[in-house]
Amino acid sequence: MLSLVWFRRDLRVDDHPALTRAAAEGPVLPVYVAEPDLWAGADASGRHFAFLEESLRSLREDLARAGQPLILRAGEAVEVLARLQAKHRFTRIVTHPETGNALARARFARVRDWARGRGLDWLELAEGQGAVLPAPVLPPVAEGTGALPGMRALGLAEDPCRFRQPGGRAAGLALLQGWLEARGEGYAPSQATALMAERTGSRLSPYLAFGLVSAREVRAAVAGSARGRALGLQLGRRAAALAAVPDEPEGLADRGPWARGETGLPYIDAAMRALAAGGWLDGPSRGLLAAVGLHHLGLDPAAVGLHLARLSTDHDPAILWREIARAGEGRVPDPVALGRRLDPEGAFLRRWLPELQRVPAAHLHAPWLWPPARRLLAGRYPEPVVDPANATREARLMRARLAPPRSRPGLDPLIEGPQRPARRRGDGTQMALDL
Ligand SMILES: Cc1cc2nc3c(=O)[nH]c(=O)nc-3n(C[C@H](O)[C@H](O)[C@H](O)COP(=O)(O)OP(=O)(O)OC[C@H]3O[C@@H](n4cnc5c(N)ncnc54)[C@H](O)[C@@H]3O)c2cc1C
Repeated sequence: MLSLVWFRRDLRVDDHPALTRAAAEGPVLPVYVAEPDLWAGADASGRHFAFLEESLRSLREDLARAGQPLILRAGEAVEVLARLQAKHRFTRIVTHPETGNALARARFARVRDWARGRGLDWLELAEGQGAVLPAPVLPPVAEGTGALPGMRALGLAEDPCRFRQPGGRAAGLALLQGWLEARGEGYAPSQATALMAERTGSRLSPYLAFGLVSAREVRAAVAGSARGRALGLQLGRRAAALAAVPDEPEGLADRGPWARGETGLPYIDAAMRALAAGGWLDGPSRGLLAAVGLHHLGLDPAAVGLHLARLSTDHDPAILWREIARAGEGRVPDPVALGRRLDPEGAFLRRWLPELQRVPAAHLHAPWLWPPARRLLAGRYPEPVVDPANATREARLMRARLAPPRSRPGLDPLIEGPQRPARRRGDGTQMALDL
């Protein structure tokens, strides 16, 4: 039986249940479709495309080694698959379940309806339990391989990301190996500082998000170690998110001071600039960015989520929108106190905010309290867009009014931070340095 295996965010040949199942029963057309409609989505960005391009190159090589190279096509998925079906008369489509954004899920449903309407077998196979599956052997099928359209043709803007993680399965496997052998020593994702998380985190998120490695492969590789158990918990959170993809709010990505890393709140700006430059950030820093955007600056969830989505190489709608909802409903952090916890030495701030070079360590997280700041930072680093203590207090009061007392999450003394007298909220302009 000739099957078409439709690849999307499962870009590997090892431990790929759909490919293994299809290959066990006959030749396979392995197809990836670049879909302009999806790349026009508000959460798509050039860094996602660059990572994808590198990853498809590696998938193409791995499939060619297995016997049948990847078939790349561009266009609307139903039309592309219908053309291939008219030519090859395949009788079955085998694919991974869809956990992408609303556009992806809607087009997945259209393809499934079309396939069933044509009388084709439709099989969705997720990563299962049990042993990791080896790459199957694929008999060749006569079909041109095709090419990926360029970024511009898909309407994507240039998206420089100097420290982006490289795409491709080999890079993911090398990270996993390095983490197991040395890097993962001291792995503690919820307690790590920003710099520790950068070093000791698995850094596997984009490879998992694009399916270059499977969670099962990762679990199998780390089994038996204490750090493996801790990583397994994170993978459990991922599985829970993928099992219930939330609806996403509609709107536009933010372009204001929060998005530009110019709020005048040093940890928030450093975290945003780090994400922009590298496409990656640890979980607590992402959570803080989201919480400040939502609570302190009053941005809407779509604006916050879409901006983070575009900057994150590992953008995964199932995880992102769940975390945005958590940030909106959870405790309101004090950005200065939590920033200090995440970067006690100020090394992360110094790396991303060279403007603050002359600010002494004791004042780095709140430079507006440093008397010479107004003179030395004027025109170099912005004044805070809100008084953080005041905005935190107001946001907490608002949360208390909105959430019934029993279900309201308790305030974390670690992140509550010192309170200061209330000040008048600004009119949208940035606040004076001598707050
Ligand atoms: C606002 C916000 C947005 C986020 N957006 C994304 C996103 O688009 N894509 C993404 O992969 N992660 C996202 N996360 C979760 C987390 O920040 C990243 O997974 C983590 O920073 C990736 O680094 P790592 O691979 O070293 O993680 P590790 O700590 O090594 O964890 C291993 C893997 O577990 C999964 N994981 C970790 N944390 C979570 C979590 N909270 N929920 C579900 N799965 C998790 C990821 O696949 C990660 O690669 C977001 C978190 C927040 C607070």
